[in-house]
Amino acid sequence: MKVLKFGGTSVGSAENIKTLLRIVAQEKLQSNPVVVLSAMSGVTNLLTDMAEKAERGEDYDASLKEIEAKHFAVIRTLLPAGAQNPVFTRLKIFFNELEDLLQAVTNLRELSLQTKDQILSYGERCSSFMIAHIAAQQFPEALYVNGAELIKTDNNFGQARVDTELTEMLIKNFYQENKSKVLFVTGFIASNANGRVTTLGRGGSDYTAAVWGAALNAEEIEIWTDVNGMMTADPRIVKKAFSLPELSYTEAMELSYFGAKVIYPPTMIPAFMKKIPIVIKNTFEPDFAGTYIKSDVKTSSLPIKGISSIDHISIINLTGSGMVGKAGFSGRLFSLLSREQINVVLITQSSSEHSITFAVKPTDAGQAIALIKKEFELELDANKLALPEVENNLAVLAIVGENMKHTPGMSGRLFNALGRNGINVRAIAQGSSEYNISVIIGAGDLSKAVNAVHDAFFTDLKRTLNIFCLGTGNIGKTLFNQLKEQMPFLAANNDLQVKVAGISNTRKMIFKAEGLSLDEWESELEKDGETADLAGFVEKMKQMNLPNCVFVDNTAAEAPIEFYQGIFESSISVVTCNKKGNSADFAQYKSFKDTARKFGVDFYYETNVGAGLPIIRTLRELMMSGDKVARIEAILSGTISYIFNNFKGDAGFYETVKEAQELGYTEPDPRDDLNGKDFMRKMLILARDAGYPLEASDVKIDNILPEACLNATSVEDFYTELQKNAAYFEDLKTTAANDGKVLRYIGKLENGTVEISLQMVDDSHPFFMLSGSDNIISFTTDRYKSRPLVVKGPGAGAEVTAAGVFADIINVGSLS
Ligand SMILES: NC(=O)C1=CN([C@@H]2O[C@H](COP(=O)(O)OP(=O)(O)OC[C@H]3O[C@@H](n4cnc5c(N)ncnc54)[C@H](O)[C@@H]3O)[C@@H](O)[C@H]2O)C=CC1
Ligand SMILES: N[C@@H](CC=O)C(=O)O
Ligand code: NA
Repeated sequence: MKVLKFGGTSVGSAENIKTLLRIVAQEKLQSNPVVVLSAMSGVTNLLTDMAEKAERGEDYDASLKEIEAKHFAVIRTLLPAGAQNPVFTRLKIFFNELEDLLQAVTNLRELSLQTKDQILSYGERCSSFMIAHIAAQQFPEALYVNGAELIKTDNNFGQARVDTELTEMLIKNFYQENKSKVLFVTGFIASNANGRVTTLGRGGSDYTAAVWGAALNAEEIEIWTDVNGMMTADPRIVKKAFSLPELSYTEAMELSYFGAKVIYPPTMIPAFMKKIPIVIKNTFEPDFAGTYIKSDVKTSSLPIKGISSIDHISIINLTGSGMVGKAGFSGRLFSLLSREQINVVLITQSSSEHSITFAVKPTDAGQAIALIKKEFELELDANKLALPEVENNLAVLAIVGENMKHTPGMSGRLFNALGRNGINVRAIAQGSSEYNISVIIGAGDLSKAVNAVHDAFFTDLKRTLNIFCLGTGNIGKTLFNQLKEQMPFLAANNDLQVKVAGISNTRKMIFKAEGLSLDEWESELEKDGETADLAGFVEKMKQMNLPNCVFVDNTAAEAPIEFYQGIFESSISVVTCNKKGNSADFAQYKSFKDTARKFGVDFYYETNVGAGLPIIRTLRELMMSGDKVARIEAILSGTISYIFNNFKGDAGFYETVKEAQELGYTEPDPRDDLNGKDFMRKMLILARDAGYPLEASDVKIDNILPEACLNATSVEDFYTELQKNAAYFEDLKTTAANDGKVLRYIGKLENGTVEISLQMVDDSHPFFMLSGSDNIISFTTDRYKSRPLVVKGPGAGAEVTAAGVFADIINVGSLS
């Protein structure tokens, strides 16, 4: 035999009640269940509201009408006209009684807890009476049971404690006499020794179900609600949260205690004592298995079962010498709080015993402080205790699971996820049971924290990166196309999800925490975007406080650079193809690196040199493994490489440069390529990464342009000058060709100095054979001494560059 309990939503409308009855009918095929019912959704709140209004002498008629209408609509929909009358009559009697009570409260302007329980009881009585009669249309053995008469409690109105022995006896006897019936029992309500109605407090209907289940030794207790069981985290916060198939009682208690609202822990105790499984099921998806809560759970591969959270909490810090070595101090403190019904959510004490921190609900904080001041007056006066301090706007995040026990690294994983996301931990507690590690953090960080921790523990799920992209030009646009094409693959491989949470160019910017559409971003930016404002973009990115956040700079602008520092300090990683950041002052370059390291975030800029070719990472790996760079020789301008590879035969210089620009090899301003500045930046970045603290002015550059081209004040002018100086370039070409040589613009780093020179090389030179926009780099190092390590391939172009940016993005956080 099973006990089935249906919550407020499940009995909240005619449609839902029909679903409920289908579930009961299905169960009846096995054996007659006991069905415990809540009040229709919203009714308990209305009753409370009415009672309070009556106490203040205010009019409550509208609410009474609303409750009536709610029930009567169901009766009219689900009962044939001929069967409606008895139900209407009984409910009307209920409502008359209720009105009398409210009138009495109005007259006396007094609402005792006892009266309030009496008033609230009508919620469950109405719903259960009505549903039992609707059920009787399908199965005549349906019987309405006023459960208040069978659950006996003390006089603690509002939160009465059950007399288990007496209650079990009454329930057993009643059940024996009515075994052939399907019982529809009011949840939540009970009665004291004098027969006065009491209520069982929060989660009261679940408690009723557990009491009945325990009394009758039910096979299981099913709690039918409107969600798919208990989940790994609050699904409103974590979109990827999933339902847990199984939990132990302890895990369920820990998870529910910290916020999972599906069941209220104390209600499980009667079931727990008798090892009766509790199943959380979804009325609206009855075929979904739901969550089994029982004592003998199978071993699970999940490192933790879930993350629970409380979004509003205050902490109180007590410090002072008065508590050092004083055995009774915390005893006094916490019995004081418990005596005054202040619920302490979490406690930590440093091993020096010099301070105790504990968390309470914000509404209790003021009272707790007042109580402490009174109780410890002497200690405070003698300065053995400092005045207690309260901190508000905090939240608790807890990871829960029995697997944590004996598994090293769990807290490491938790704190790493928090640390990487810049979440400051205010206090920590781990029960020695090791079922739960709780941290207190700022309330504003909660959503980010829960998502980041969920990603860190449930690694089988897709990790989410939230990217904010600056620049929608050649590279930015191509990156979005690649992301769009690659998303299905990443999703199928179940390892990564990249959400574009913000986009800006010089004109407009747009944000969307759930991720912008990679199909529609361009029109959305155009249509819904606000006026671009770089500082505003960065600020909004910080404010959105998303987990695993990456700032992607796909511009060629100076302006974004000044924000990098603050972005790192906000624990946000940076990926960029913009070389301007790393090639400005050395001090700034160093500061970026140091800050990123200090805040545990990544700074990736592979495309600063050789576009997508693995040059920066090759050098980084050489350096990290202790190698030393003796010499670098390289061709790192894709544009100039393309020009020299194609400026032959009849081809003109000007036309070839134009082609390079059209192919997307040049900088937005092609003068930067031709005047060697772009190449200089790359050599400088390489030199710095190789350990040389150089400045731009330290790089010697051979100029390949005539003076007039160098002095051009606009791109247009520049092209005009190129055309005017055609003879100069023709001369270069023929001189080289006559000697059987090719033109090469080659950078060299040796002995800490960098130079870039125009050379004419013959086929004995390793850089002779290049084509297209090829880059080539050879590293001569301690380990690659006699034969250098060489990387070669296309070093410019939108596809290869965007691919390099893409690779950097997906590498963010991948080592954690
Ligand atoms: N083309 C290539 O082969 C390679 C390019 N790169 C780098 O890629 C970067 C981008 O190049 P392209 O896409 O060709 O440039 P682009 O001129 O096509 O696009 C630049 C984008 O940045 C935006 N932008 C500029 N300043 C901004 C600001 N202050 N705030 C917001 N948005 C701003 C512009 O609106 C535009 O959308 C450059 O830094 C370049 O050095 C790096 C490696 C290879
Ligand atoms: N404009 C650059 C592109 C890569 O950084 C080049 O031509 O190499
Ligand atoms: Na590269």
